[in-house]
Amino acid sequence: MPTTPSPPESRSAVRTLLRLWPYVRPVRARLLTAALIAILASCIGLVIPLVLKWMVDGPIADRDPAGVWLGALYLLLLGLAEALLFGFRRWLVARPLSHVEAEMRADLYRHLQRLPVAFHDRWPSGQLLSRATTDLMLLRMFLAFPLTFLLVNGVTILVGVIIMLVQDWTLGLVILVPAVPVLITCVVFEKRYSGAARRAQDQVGDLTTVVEESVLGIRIIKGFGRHRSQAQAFRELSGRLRGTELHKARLLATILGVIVTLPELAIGAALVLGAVQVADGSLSAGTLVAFLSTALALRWPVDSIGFLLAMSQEAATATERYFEVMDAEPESGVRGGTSRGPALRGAAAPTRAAHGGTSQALQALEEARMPAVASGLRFENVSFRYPDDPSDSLPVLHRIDLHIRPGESLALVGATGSGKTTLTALVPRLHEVTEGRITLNGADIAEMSREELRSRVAVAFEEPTLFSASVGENVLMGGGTGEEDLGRALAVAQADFAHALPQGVDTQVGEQGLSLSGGQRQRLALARAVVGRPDFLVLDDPLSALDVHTEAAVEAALRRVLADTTALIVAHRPSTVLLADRVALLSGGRITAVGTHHELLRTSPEYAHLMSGAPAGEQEDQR
Ligand SMILES: Nc1ncnc2c1ncn2[C@@H]1O[C@H](COP(=O)(O)OP(=O)(O)OP(=O)(O)O)[C@@H](O)[C@H]1O
Repeated sequence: MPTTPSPPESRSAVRTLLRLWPYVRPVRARLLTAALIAILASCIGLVIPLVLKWMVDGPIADRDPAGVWLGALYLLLLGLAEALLFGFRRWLVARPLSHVEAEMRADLYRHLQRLPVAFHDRWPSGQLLSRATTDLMLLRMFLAFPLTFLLVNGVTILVGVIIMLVQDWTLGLVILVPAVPVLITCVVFEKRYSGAARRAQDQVGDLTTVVEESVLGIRIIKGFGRHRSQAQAFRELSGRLRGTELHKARLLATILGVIVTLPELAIGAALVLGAVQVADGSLSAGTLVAFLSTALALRWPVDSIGFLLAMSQEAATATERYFEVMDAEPESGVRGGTSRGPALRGAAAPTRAAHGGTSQALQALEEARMPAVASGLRFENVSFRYPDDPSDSLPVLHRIDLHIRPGESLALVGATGSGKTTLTALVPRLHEVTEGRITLNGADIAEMSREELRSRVAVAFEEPTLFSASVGENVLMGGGTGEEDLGRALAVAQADFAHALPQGVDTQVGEQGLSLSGGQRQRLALARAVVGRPDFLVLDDPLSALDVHTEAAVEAALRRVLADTTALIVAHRPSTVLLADRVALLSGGRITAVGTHHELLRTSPEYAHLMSGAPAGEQEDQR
C-alpha cells in the first residue's frame, strides 16, 4: 500500500489555522458580525445577575410584588434577547460557511486533477478521500463554532471577572485562584492532543483506504475466499483507531476534570466566604446572589474551553492535512527555453546503430536524408527513472532513440516489465522524461500546453477505465463532437454491442464500467482513443481481452484508421504486431532492434523467442 509522507514534527496550531485566511476572507464581515452579536448576547447574559441583585436588595427586601414582577419581566426580556441574538448569529454563519467548505473541496478536487500521476502512485486514495470529506467537515465546524466561541467566551470570562471583582474584590480573587493551574493544563493538553488528533485523522484515512480497496476488489476477495483475512485487517485498523480515539477521550476527560473541578471548588469557597460576610453584615444578600449568579453564568464559557481547544486542534490537524495535498506541486505546464537533455537530431543516434544491427543502421541513413525538423513522433535520447526510485538505480528507460514517421504505426515489443507501459506514458506526459526529449512533428512535447498535447495524442491502456456515465459520454471523452463521430469510433473498435444495450449508447455503465465484460470495456476505451481522430495514437496492448475473431475485425478497422495516424502500439501477440508497419524491441531499458516483423524474426533471437509464445521466464527482468 502506498504511504503518505509523514507529517511535520511540530507546528503551531495558530499559524496552521491562519492558512485558512484566503478562504475565510470573503466571509470575514459576516463572521465578525456574528462574533460581535455572540459577544453582545453573552454580555446580556451577564446583566441577568445584576437584575437579580437589584431584585433581591430592592423589591424582595421591600416586599414589593409589583417590583418583583417588573424584575421578572426584565429577566424574561433579557433571556429572549440573548436567545434571539444567538439564533441570529447561527443564521448569519451557516450559509457562508457551507460555501467556504464547498470552495475548499472544489479547490482540492481541482488540484487533485492537476497533480502528476507520480503523486497519485504515492498517496493512498483513502487518505485523499478522508481529507476531502472528514477534514473539511471538521474545518467548517471549527469556523462555525470554536473560532467564534474561543473569542466570545474569552470576552465573556473577562467581563464576568471584572463584574465579580467590582461586586466584591476578595471573593473575585478567590474565584481567580484556579486560573493559573487551568492555564498550565490547557497548554499541556494542547500539545498532547495535537499528536493524538493527527494520529486519529491519519488512521481514518488508512481505514478509508482499506474499505475502498475491499469494495473495488470484492471479486478477488470473494474469489480467493479472503473475506476473513480482509475483515481481520479491517478490525486491526479500526481497533487502532478506537485506541487513539479513547486516548483522545482520556485527554479530554483529564482537562475537563481540571477545568470543571477547580472553578467549582473556587465557587464553593466563595459561597462559604460570601455567606459568612452576609452573616457579618459586611455584604448585602443581593450582592452575594449577583456574585454567585455571575460565577455560575461563567461556568459554561469556562467548561467549554476544553472542547473548544480540542476542536481547534482537530481543525489545525485538518488544515495541515488539507494543505499537504494543496502544497504538492501540480504537473509542470509548458517548459520554456531549452530541453532538458541533449537533443539528437536526424541520424545522430549512434547508440541505436550500435544496438540495432543493420535495420537500424538503414533507418539512421534514411533519417539522415530527412529535413532537420523531423515529423512524426520522435524519442530523442530519452531516459526515465520513476521519481521514487533511488537516484543510483538503473533507469527504467535508458537513452531511447526512436522515430515513428508520420502515418506510420510502430509496435513496441518487449518482455514483461521491460518498460513498454512506461515508455507509452511519456508521450501524453503522464510522467516527465528524466532526460532527453520527445517531439511531435518536430515540436517538443514539454513546450506544448497540456491541452494542445492531449488534443493531438490519444491513449488507450490495457486496463480500460470507464466512468459512471453513459457509454456515449465515456467514448466522447476522447474528443469528437456527436452521433456521427461516436458511431464511427464504435464501428472501428467493433463496439457495436453498445447499440444493443437497453438504452443504446445512452445506457449508463456502472462504477468503473464493471457492468460490462473486460473485452467490451477494452473496445469502448479503444473507441474513446480513436473518436477524436488524433494525429498520434498511443495504444498499450489494447486488444488483449478480445477473442481472435473480434481482434481480427478490430485490427482490420484500425488499419484503416491508422493509415493517416502516427501510432505507437504496445503488443504482445504476433496478431497485434502485424497491425504495425514496423516493430521496435525494448530490452534492458533500451531499444535493441527496429525493423519489420519478418526482419526481426530473422535477426533478433530475443524477438523471435518473444513471438514464439514459448515461456518467457528467462526474458524477464533483463534490466
Ligand atoms: N509507478 C511506478 N513506480 C516505480 N516503478 C514502477 C512504476 N510503474 C512501473 N514501475 C517499474 O518499471 C518497470 C517497467 O514497468 P512497465 O509497466 O513499464 O513494464 P511493461 O513492459 O509495460 O510490463 P508489462 O508487459 O508486464 O505490462 C518495472 O520494473 C516496474 O516495476
